[in-house]
Amino acid sequence: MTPEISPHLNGDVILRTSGLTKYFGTLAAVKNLNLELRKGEVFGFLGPNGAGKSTTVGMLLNLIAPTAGEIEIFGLKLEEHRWPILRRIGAIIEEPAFYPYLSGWDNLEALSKSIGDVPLTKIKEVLERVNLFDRSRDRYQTYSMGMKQRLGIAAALLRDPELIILDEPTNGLDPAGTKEIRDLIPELAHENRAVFLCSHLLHEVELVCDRVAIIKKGNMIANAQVRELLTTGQVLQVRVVDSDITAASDVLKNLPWIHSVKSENGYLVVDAPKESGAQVNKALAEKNIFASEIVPHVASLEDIFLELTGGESHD
Ligand SMILES: Nc1ncnc2c1ncn2[C@@H]1O[C@H](COP(=O)(O)OP(=O)(O)OP(=O)(O)O)[C@@H](O)[C@H]1O
Repeated sequence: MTPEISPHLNGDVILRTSGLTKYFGTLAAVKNLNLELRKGEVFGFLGPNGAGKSTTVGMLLNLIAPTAGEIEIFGLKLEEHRWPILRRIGAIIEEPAFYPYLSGWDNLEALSKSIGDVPLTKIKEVLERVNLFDRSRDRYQTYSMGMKQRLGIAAALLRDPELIILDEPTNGLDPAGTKEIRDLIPELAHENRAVFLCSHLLHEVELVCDRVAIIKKGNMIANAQVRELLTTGQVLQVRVVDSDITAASDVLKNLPWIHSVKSENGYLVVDAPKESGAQVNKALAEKNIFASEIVPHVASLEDIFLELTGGESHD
């Protein structure tokens, strides 16, 4: 029997956690986590070592029992509808287990039989989807790390999941393999799914994700659109000709509403409200200094991450 969709399901929300908490003894691995993931979205989940990422994924997959809080997936409570929910999720949380002596195709066929109800046409479709069809008759043991990972994704796609959970999907891949997976992830999300991506690669999250949550010691310290996160803060970057840099810096430092000015890569990076570009321009022009560019400073996710986590390693 297909359980009814919860009346609380808000539009396209695929996954929601409320007050999700896990204690191991007295250690709070995850504290009061409120997440929301929508259809079509790639959601990045970032945090330094021991932040609570794996514990969270374990709870989402019903492998770890929460101490408190709730998980709702597809509008259903996980603790009440475990199997109907889990069969609609494709997860790769460790290296997938395949038979080394069987080909990629035969591995998927064996898996399809154990799932039941998967037509052979679906095997071809998912192998093509991950660009592995041409090598699908070769033995698994001859595959590169990237091909093994792609076969894992193909396996996860057999059931046509509406939510895909990937833990460090580009680990151990060469640059070409990494690029293939990175290109594939947003495509999977745009096919009416949501992707929950755990990664310690900030650049990867920046490239691939729409939204990101950052956790540290079990606490969520940021949860925002990647774009929004990268342009938060009150920083403008101002370009003037090299011979004017010192004079411009002096002018700006004397303005009471500017907190700091530093020179970086040929720009003056000015800690001032983003909307104050016109005033900055006017103050400089009054001293006969003409800026060729005044734009909001876009930080890298790495900068933001280090600022928020106090410089802790994210490996
Ligand atoms: N089964 C367990 N028993 C006791 N403590 C645990 C257990 N699993 C995890 N922890 C602790 O909970 C905290 C969160 O661990 P978790 O593995 O979720 O972090 P993580 O963000 O996935 O880290 P990493 O990036 O290193 O994998 C850590 O302090 C860890 O030591």
